[in-house]
Amino acid sequence: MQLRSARRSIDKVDKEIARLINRRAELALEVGRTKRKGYKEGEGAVYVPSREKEVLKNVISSKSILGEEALKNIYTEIISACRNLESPTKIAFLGPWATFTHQAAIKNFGSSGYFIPVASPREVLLEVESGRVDFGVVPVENSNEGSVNMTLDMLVETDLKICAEISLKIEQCFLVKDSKSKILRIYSHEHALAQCRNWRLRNYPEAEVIPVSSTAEAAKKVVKEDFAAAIAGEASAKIYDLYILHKGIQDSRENFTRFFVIGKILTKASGKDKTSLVFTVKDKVGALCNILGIFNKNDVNLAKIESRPTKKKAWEYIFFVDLKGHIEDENIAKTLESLKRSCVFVKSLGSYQKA
Ligand SMILES: C=C(O[C@@H]1C=C(C(=O)O)C=C[C@H]1O)C(=O)O
Repeated sequence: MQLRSARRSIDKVDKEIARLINRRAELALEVGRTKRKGYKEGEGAVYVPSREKEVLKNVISSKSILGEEALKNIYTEIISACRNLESPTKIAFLGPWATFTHQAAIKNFGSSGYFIPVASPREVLLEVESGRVDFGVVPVENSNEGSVNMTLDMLVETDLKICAEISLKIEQCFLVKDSKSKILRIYSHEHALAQCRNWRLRNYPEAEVIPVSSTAEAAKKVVKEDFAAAIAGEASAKIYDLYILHKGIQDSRENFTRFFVIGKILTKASGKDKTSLVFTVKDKVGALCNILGIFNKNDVNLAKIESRPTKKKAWEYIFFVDLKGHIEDENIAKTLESLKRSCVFVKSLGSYQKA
């Protein structure tokens, strides 16, 4: 095929795609109007994570030479624009711009909507609780460094629900203003500093290490200071116009962070769900063992268990568990009922489709 005629064919296909996207947007608007009529109890939310996952699955099932990832990216943006047409979604995230949480938020919601950077996971959840935003995105756990304690504590304190889980591969970079300058100080979030500890000790053993509230905040510091470097993502280099001196400096190749989308809606079962619960047990011999027996008896698969101090009484702990299944599944619902009888305190943090 000649170049000219191939390009003409592309022009024709593009017009057809734009026409179909417009048709899709009209249908989304119609869905939006139905939702506003309060279709059925609990079905009025604009953002429906389970439906969006279903749409993506449907699209990916049609084979494309572009590959799954590219198709997913394109479609995430189409869904994002359609959702925004129904009603613009307000999303708070651990900022500033270009944090890994910001990237996770875009991976989940696409780039349409209002993204509002705030200074801590605590503030993200408070924004959602107050209704100033519809959803919040917070980091919850890194595959090498473990949990983000402030997120876990806030999930216990508020009555908000986990609506979706996002997993992001984390690649840390060493960002500087001037590639020739010596480095006296290294800024980053404590998790990022820990992920690159060995690399830093090998390469900059003398530099002072300064923890700050996020990787992007570290990048902002470097813009203003001389002899400083930040450990942050590539996105921070782009936004704050810094030079990437080294890339992929995390000590472990396998470096993933899980994030939660937090809101006030309950997510429907998809068949591939997880449920997060918190509970405290009575202070007596075999109490935890008894609780674990409840999971076992109901055939519930425990994906994770972790404890945190209750902060109410010394040496008293609250347990966080992730279960495989949805709160509406019979065995999970039964488990929750039994836990209520045996625990001092128990609460569901939400069911969501596995990332
Ligand atoms: C159109 C809808 O609203 C939103 C947009 C969706 C889409 O564009 O496919 C899917 C789910 C919702 O988050 C819907 O609920 O079906």
